[in-house]
Amino acid sequence: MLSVVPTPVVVRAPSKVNLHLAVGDLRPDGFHELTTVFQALSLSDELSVIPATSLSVRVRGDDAKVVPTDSRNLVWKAAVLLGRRVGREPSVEITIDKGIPVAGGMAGGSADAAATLVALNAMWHLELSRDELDEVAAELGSDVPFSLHGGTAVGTGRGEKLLPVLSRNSFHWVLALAKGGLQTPAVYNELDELRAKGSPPRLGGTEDLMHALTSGDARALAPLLGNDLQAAAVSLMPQLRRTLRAGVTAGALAGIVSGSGPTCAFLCADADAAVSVSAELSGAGVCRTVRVASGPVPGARVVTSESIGFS
Ligand SMILES: C[C@@](CO)(OP(=O)(O)O)[C@H](O)COP(=O)(O)OP(=O)(O)OC[C@H]1O[C@@H](n2ccc(N)nc2=O)[C@H](O)[C@@H]1O
Ligand SMILES: Nc1ncnc2c1ncn2[C@@H]1O[C@H](COP(=O)(O)OP(=O)(O)O)[C@@H](O)[C@H]1O
Repeated sequence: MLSVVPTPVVVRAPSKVNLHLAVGDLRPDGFHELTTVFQALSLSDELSVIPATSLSVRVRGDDAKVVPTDSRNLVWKAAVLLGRRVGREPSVEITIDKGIPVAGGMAGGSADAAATLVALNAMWHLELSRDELDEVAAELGSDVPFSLHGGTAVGTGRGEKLLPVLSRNSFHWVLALAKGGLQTPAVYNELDELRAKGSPPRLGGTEDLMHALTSGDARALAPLLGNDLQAAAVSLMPQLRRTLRAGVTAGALAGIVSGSGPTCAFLCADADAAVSVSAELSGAGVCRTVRVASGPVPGARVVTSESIGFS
């Protein structure tokens, strides 16, 4: 007898770096008004989703131990929220293969949430529009809409309102992953405290950065990278100063804390330079491990989905 066993819907979702992260004041709703330029990077997570009798989450990879597998996981929240919206029980088994550092400022949880929306949209044949998926994504977290879209985009509001940016060529990055993570709310709080005590310089506009992206010239882009949260991340983890210096000494064009950190992202002149910077940085003893990545890459997307018949 032939029984059809559905194979998983597999979705890949990118990490991100904020090329520019200008943080405005704290809003009454507890979020900060942002102007940010996101770039999606090839360092990614992969999600496999199969139908099941109840909702469950498994996590694999180096950082798996520190990721919750219950209702605290963003993929759990995403499945429940989408299920509620379309009137379905989210009875699926979700396996996350973690390539993105956890609590690293690279939107790993957001990537997984976006991947869940894409996977369930496909598995349940929902055919939800971009706008509908965006609405659910924004409810899950400020970075989730960007994880859906990928590429290079300006984010405003709390980061969830996106406009695509024209970007030529691939940029080559080396990522220095830290020992331990930083919690995003703690880093925003630290910035508020630093600002209350003094006035750390605030980032300016993005006009020159947009020109550098259009030209596709890494050397033009390098001096324009900026992150208002960097001072706060360094204040909470002072050893990041050494990491940032070491990347530039190793030959990167510029280094920046990624989002709320503590991952440091180094822009390199080309792919060969990235390999050489990563080798030198690995030996410098200033981080847990090093990864090479490029961007921009697309947002969360299905990479395989098919059914196999077994007799
Ligand atoms: C800092 C950034 C930069 O892209 O990314 P990460 O470094 O965390 O990846 C984002 O703003 C993080 O976005 P995300 O991680 O989705 O945050 P959310 O779940 O929406 O919010 C978590 C908490 O972060 C703070 N938060 C977040 C966004 C924002 N515009 N202002 C804030 O103050 C709030 O304290 C909020 O309660
Ligand atoms: N799918 C997930 N992957 C990683 N972390 C998750 C996930 N779901 C929930 N979390 C929780 O969210 C926190 C922030 O994780 P992450 O999204 O990786 O970092 P960041 O906000 O710095 O980009 C983690 O400390 C973890 O407890």
